[in-house]
Amino acid sequence: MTAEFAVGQRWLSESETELGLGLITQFEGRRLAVLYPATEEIRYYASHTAPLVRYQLKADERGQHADGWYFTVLDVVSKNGILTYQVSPEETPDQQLDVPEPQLAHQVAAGQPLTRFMAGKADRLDLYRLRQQSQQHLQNLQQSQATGLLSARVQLLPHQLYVAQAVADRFDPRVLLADEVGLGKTIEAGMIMNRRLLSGRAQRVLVIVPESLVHQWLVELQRRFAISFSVFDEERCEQAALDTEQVFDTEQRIIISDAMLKHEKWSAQLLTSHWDMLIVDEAHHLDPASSSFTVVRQLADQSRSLLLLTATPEQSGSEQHFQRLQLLDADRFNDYQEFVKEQQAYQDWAPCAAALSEDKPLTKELCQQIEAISGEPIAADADTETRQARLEKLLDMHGTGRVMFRNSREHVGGFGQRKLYTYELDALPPLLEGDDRLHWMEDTRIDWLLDYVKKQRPLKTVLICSDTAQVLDIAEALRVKSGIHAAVFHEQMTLTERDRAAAFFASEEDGSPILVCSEIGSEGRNFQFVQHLVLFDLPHHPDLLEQRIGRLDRIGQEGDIHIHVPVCDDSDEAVLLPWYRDGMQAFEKPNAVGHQLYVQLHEQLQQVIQSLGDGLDELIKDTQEKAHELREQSAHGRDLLQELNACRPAQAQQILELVGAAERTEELENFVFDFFERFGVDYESLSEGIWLARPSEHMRVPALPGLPDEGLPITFFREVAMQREDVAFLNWDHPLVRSALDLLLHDHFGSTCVAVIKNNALPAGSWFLELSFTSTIAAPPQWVAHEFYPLQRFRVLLDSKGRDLTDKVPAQALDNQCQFVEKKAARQLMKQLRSDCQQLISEAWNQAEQQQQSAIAAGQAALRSNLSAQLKRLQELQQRNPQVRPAEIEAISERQATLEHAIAQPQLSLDALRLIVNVPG
Ligand SMILES: Nc1ncnc2c1ncn2[C@@H]1O[C@H](COP(=O)(O)OP(=O)(O)OP(=O)(O)O)[C@@H](O)[C@H]1O
Repeated sequence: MTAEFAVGQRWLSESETELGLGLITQFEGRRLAVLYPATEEIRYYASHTAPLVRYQLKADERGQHADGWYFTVLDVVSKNGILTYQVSPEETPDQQLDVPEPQLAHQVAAGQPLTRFMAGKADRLDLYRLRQQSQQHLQNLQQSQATGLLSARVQLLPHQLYVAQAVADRFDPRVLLADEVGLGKTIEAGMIMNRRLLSGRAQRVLVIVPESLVHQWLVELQRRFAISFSVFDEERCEQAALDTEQVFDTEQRIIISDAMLKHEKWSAQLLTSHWDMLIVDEAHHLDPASSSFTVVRQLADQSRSLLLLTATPEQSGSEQHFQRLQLLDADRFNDYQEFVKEQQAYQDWAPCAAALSEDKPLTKELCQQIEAISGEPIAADADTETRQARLEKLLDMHGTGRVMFRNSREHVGGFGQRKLYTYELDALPPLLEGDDRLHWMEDTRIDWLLDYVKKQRPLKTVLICSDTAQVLDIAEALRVKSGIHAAVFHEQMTLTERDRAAAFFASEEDGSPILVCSEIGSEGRNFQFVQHLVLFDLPHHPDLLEQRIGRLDRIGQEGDIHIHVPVCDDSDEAVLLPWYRDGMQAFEKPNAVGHQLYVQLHEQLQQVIQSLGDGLDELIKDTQEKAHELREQSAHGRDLLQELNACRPAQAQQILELVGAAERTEELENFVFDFFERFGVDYESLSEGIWLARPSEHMRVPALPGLPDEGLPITFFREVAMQREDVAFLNWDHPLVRSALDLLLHDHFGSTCVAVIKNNALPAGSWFLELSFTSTIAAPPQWVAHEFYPLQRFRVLLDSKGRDLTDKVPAQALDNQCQFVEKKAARQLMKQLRSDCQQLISEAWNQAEQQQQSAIAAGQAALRSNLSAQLKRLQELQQRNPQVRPAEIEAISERQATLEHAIAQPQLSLDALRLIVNVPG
């Protein structure tokens, strides 16, 4: 510290850099008054011990005037101890002005490495290293294709990863996820959303689901993806409305039940809010004639992306299916008759697609047909690559290929068998006059059920019947007649009641052996831990039967499914059972043609039911013939194209491998534990692969987002996370890991450091300055600039003479030699070399700027080649498949223009610096 104080000089407080730049206002003998105008604080110091460091800009350095404008220093003149800077303003570089130091801006960024260095603040070597690593990690994450896909607490399944990856990076995805029941549409939607949230493509998300699934979605998103949503029911909306007019703007991610769409007040509010993404589950419930449909259509028009989820898109007919497709793209799907014709036409392509996807020689006729469709010739013995290329082209052209994804169990594989058990019972007694249903005491199925439950115990059973009244009857009968307390589940229960019932049923120790559910109450629910299903009655639509079996036959089901059906003489079931079993094998396996069979045969079915079985044989025969015909058609037609489209195996395998490799579990574990140690988070092993992380009293920051005060059990291993849902699955996308990275990147931790090396080949006391610069660009988040210009890091290594050693001494080699220095010694060294270092730092900026030029050029080149290729592909595709919307193509051009401009103007900052002094041993 120099003792040459003078009023008007600028000094920095070594101990309180956050006060900003100080101005000496009084200096009398041994007492000194310093005003810090930025914080309006005054400090008094004894002049011989004042913890102050002189603030002085050097030629070529950038400074700021108190009026806000920036300048470059040309020269510095000192008169009576006060400095005057000769400067050229950045706005008018030809001008030259004098800026006396009292006129300098009062605020200097306290966290800036240069300010910290001048104030003698050094971090430990390990913290410095951690900062460097975290930048490397962030750079990887910004460019990783696995971001958002690897973080779900799920098994990595190719068909889901394929869909998620194919959809998530589209400019504004609008798709129908229509996998068969239980194949993981929720997971696919969650992955797509997670990737878009993490990349900045989306911020505001609205999920609309049937009332019965609200809580399940909430829990599933939190548990599987660590994403918090808020449920907005009427009560919550009323509450919020007390404080604001824009109720739905009070949260970013919201789940509502579809019942909310019926309320004029709330649906009007929904429409005044902006949404980046809209997800509608069980979309087959959307009846185009309803007011809810109109609200969804308006929301869909406003939202950039839209995901509709349904396992049975055609459950209510192909016209309604078409109307839901209109929500995705009203321009493209504007004529139903045309749509039907197109669907027919695609059937003709299916044999070509089938032949190309197999490895058999092509017939002459097929070659001609493929050439006619794709516009490119193909030889009978074409190699795999050519076949693959033609197949891609063909699938790209397929009508709903870009908007609809439908995976089937058969295609995905790995499911157990479905086994049917039927029980013939006496006829039910006739209804008494005035009654609309039978009292349970007279229902012959009840006695059968009591007997069944007794024999079946302790195995668990899910029973599904058509309506709530029946659910209540069955539960009462079980209680009264055999003291069994059944868990019940129907649409009139509140969410909490339903969750409680599900938990009561699932409990191994004191849970109920049976869960009695209504049709709708159980939709979308997961009971794959159960293998026995009782169908107390049978629905009249094959898609509903499929939905029922799908409660158990889902991903995660490890056994065979046993389906029990009691059938009373002369009942509807006496016709429905053979119709489903013998007519269409609907119990054995998923029934893709159920809806078409229903459309063609339901009148005949009703007649047979009404005439107590008359004409049943004929009905079965007709059903078999039609089922065969339809299956033949769809196996070789639309379904084949849809399946090939929904998951192209080679690409899916590549994505699986890519995501697997991006997990980098060991690296993550090292990073997280290093971080915990540096930031005062305690951790202890609880069991194999599980730790408890807990904030300690020595936390470096008051709190860490994602780490509760009471601690958090964590694991880095997917298998452990899958088995232990109470343990947080830490991965690169987890909020705790992301907040650790953020902290290291946006705060000053580890930004200045002093280290020694012991190198006998170099003179004692020789020193080096290693500087890390970062370069970032500012662009609206939806354009995802970091794909082409991720966080850039430039290293500059100078020796004390200003010689550039950056390329001669690689970072790792130097770091390996660096050793820790005591705090006091570090301060001493910084003080001693401060002025020389400051000179070097301004020289280093030039080097960093040169490196930045190369990064800009590389970023621009990547941007052009990538986006031009995308543009070309979409333009070509648009010629063949009208489902490519003009907006998608325009968006690419707009993205390119915005990002070219942004990449040309990056912001370079000095992020960290390390002084390295040689002290030979
Ligand atoms: N990759 C996976 N790893 C582990 N479990 C999974 C995976 N994918 C799905 N599951 C589980 O399988 C079940 C079915 O998944 P999900 O509910 O997403 O299917 P769905 O297609 O939406 O079903 P539905 O048609 O009934 O709505 C759920 O319990 C889900 O958690």
